[in-house]
Amino acid sequence: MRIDVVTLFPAIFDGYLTQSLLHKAIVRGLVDIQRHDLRQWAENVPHRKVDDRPFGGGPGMLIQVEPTVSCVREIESDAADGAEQAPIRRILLTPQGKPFDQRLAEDIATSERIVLLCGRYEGFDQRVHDILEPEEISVGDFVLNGGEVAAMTIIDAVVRLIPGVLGDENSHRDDSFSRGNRLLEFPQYTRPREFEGHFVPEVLLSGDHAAIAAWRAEQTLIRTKARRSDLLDES
Ligand SMILES: CC(C)N1CCN(Cc2ccc(Cn3ccc4ccc(-c5n[nH]c(N)c5C#N)cc43)cc2)CC1
Repeated sequence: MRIDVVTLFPAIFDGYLTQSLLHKAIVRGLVDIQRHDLRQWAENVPHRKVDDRPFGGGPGMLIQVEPTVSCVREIESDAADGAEQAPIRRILLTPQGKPFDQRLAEDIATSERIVLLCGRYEGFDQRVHDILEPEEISVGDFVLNGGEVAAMTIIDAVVRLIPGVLGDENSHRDDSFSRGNRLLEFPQYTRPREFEGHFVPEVLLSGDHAAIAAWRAEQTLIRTKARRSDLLDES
């Protein structure tokens, strides 16, 4: 999978792309993530200005259509060098987008190429939406300052679903929210067996796999009912 990220702040991704699971996936060639600084497509080089005030008045600034469309077209053309180009999934992060969830992550994970458009300020000129016709996604009903953290959220949720990225091929299948699994996970424990008077449930030390499975199923229902009873309505 190749992911191209269009952003005004590529450095925001520095730590994220060099750590842990994602870094290993990149090193192993399971995913290729390229960042593109939108300011490199600014017309006025010295100032590299890519934003301007909204026509009609109103607060804040908008990212201009010209550098954005030029940037995306250049990104997408570099794959067209004669080779059969996989369809490119353009995603624009916005508070107005459709809600991102595990089902959408699983769908996006089937894509060969993804372009993530990270806005800032008040967002993009409407013609970016009209011309590029990106899929508009929101990572939640709260307000961020830009699309970068949202993009990292999508990258994180999608890349872990790529075959080979997680150690155990099927480990994500038991995750909460994974396909078909609409319940929260049971409590988990590891060593030590006791800490500050808090003990590991005896059943987990029993070696009785049937009893352990029954306890975990019960705990899943208890936890889901307490925290996300809405998921039980869907199940
Ligand atoms: C009238 C006037 C006072 N209102 C002013 C606030 N406007 C809403 C507004 C608010 C903040 C931002 C900042 N921002 C810029 C690009 C960008 C991309 C994603 C997100 C984002 N936020 N929350 C999510 N789940 C997101 C996702 N995915 C936020 C972004 C952009 C836009 C609505 C208009």
